[in-house]
Amino acid sequence: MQKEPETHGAPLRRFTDPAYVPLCANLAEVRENIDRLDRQIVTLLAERGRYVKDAARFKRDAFQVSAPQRQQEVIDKVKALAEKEGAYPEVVEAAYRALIAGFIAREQQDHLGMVGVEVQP
Ligand SMILES: O=C(O)C(=O)C[C@]1(C(=O)O)C=C[C@@H](O)C=C1
Repeated sequence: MQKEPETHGAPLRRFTDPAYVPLCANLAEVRENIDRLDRQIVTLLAERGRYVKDAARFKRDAFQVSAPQRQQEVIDKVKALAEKEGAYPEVVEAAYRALIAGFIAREQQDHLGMVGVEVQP
């Protein structure tokens, strides 16, 4: 029968790279750190979402909400950051493609519910 891993047991495998420095004594400690980071990530995503919402005020139509050139700039920027920070670039790229798709869908909804501002003569 398949079983979820023990959370408080000793390691069952080791990396062959002699330079690898372990971070945690057990899986529970690993998960506490992942949970701590997830709380920070979701807080930051909430803040990011508030700025994306504000962006809708400056856009004329659905194409401008989508802003494909800016999307590409964001992807290129986070891939470069991932390399610099030692993150997995393919994970960061996939995460951002999913995030931006979700943010655009929300921004399109917000944009539909807005009214145009009178332009001063
Ligand atoms: O920069 C913008 O214009 C935004 O609305 C933000 C954002 C993003 O999530 O980064 C969202 C939608 C656009 O496709 C481009 C970028």
